Amino acid sequence: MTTTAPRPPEVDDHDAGLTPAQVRARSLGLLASLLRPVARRAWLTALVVVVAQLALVAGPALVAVGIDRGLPALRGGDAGPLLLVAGGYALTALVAGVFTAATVRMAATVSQAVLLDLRRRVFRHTQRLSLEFHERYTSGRIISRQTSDLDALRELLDGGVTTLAASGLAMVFTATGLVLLDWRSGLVLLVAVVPGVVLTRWFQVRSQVQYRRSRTAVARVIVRFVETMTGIRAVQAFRRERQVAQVYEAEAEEYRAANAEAIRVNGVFDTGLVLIGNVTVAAVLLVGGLRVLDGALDVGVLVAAVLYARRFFAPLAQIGMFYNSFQSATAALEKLSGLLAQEPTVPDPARPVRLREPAGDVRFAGVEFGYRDGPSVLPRLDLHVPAGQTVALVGETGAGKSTVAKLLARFYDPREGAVLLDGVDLRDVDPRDLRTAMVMVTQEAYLFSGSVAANIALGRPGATRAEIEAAARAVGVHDLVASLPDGYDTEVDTRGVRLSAGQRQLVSFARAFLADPAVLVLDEATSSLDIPGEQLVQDGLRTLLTGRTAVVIAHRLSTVMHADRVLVVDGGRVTEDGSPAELVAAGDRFAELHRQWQDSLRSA
Ligand SMILES: Nc1ncnc2c1ncn2[C@@H]1O[C@H](COP(=O)(O)OP(=O)(O)OP(=O)(O)O)[C@@H](O)[C@H]1O
Repeated sequence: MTTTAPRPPEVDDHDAGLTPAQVRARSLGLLASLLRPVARRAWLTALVVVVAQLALVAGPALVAVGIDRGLPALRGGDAGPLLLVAGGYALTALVAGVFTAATVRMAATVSQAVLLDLRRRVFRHTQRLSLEFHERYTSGRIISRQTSDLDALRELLDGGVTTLAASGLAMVFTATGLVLLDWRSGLVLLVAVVPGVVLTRWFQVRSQVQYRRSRTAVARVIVRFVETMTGIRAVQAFRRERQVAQVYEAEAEEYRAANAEAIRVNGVFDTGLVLIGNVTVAAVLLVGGLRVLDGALDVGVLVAAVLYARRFFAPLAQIGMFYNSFQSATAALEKLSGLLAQEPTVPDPARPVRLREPAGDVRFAGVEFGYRDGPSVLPRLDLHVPAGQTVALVGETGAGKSTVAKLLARFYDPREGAVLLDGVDLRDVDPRDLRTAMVMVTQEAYLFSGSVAANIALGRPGATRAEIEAAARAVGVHDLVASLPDGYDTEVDTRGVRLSAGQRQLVSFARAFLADPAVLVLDEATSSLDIPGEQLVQDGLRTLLTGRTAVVIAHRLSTVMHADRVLVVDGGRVTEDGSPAELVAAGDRFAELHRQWQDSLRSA
């Protein structure tokens, strides 16, 4: 649990070395690939937006015709033209209404399809990425990708894009309408555009600053929350609640302040726009009114000009409102495209070799390995484990035992040399065969929400209830499961039964037993006490290891003593290699460890 501030989330480390243009190109590429399947519907939506805006812009022009042509005709006793214009106005209003409603519906359909596609892609891709990525990318960041980033895109796609397009079109059409109707009034509008542009530019710059500040603040709040709650045991164990709460509150306060400032900037922008809009209306009215007096302008045209001028600035406020959505969606797209551009560091083989019936012969041939660009953790490892042998890895903390296990399970690939299964480089083994041939059981014995049976069946999807029970019996967990409220159907998530660490370990043994791999890699739980209550786990473990190649990171003396062979690892090298009895007799590091172990057991 750290209390230092996390890095600003704007810069994702996978963007390092890329120019902004490259990042943008990557985002646009993602957007294009998302829109491709819905391209027809998207174009249709665009067309509908254009028609709706054209219908809207026709209104004031029809008013002008009504006043200037319809009214005089009516005075002359002919109601026809006015009725025609009124009918036309009603029709355009109807078309505008129907098409605007259609826009909302169509945009929602397109955006939901795009989001579903993206959500799926992000999940599948993140899941496919190698362990190396997951050990580096914090859970808070992963959560942000699936929640706030997708939300930011949803907000924009669900209405923002069409509103932006509609607003832009409305301004262009309104200005065009005004110029066509009366270019002098158009000129007045053009003058008013200048302060409008200046104000909009000011708003863009200011709101961008505030927006970034607010995004950084909210990301900190989320990361802090996730980090604290993930590490809640440490927080409570060390009584850090008050301190962590203070840090959190300071970050939440910064988020509030950033939002308050953003709202203030928005307020200034909106007020400014209303002011400019009203002054423009007054100017158009004044200039036009004088010309009406001179007889140079028809009253109807003046009314239409005033209506156009009034309408012109309203869309700017909308654009301003969605500018932030647009920004956050752009940032979200950059981060999502960055995530999707990550390649698994453990790629699938180009020409996979099938290993349908693996024997379980394992070899490390001149393996050199370190994490990422870091120092060498395994300088050069040569090791042969014949099929069926149980090997216990022992050594001090940080010696490299887990690293050997992770290379064997192909969570990582060596920098040099190769790890071979039945003589085939793991990099070439068909992933389907590798996953059935090799199973890694980790210390944490993770159980997914669902029934006990489903958790065991993870080892072999499609296993029958009888097979699941047989596996549970084999590792000695059947009686325990049978005694649970709903037996094998007992839910093991937070709403259901909480299993103890040892019980979870047994369930994970049953899972591995059912999978029946040729090679088992096992990180034994760190408890080193061989107390009687652990006997069950010990027996289960022994059954699990029988009849297959097994590499165990051993923490219990009994496990080590039952192994066929013990490897003492020190600084990434194997310093002792032999049967437990041989190593005890040799009187080196293992013999020392063995003596300490026995002492601790005696005093326990
Ligand atoms: N994901 C990682 N990224 C970078 N370095 C790592 C990573 N995991 C382990 N290391 C480093 O590799 C070295 C060997 O670690 P490893 O986890 O293999 O040791 P170990 O023998 O299994 O220790 P323990 O018994 O404490 O689990 C250590 O120096 C550790 O700091």
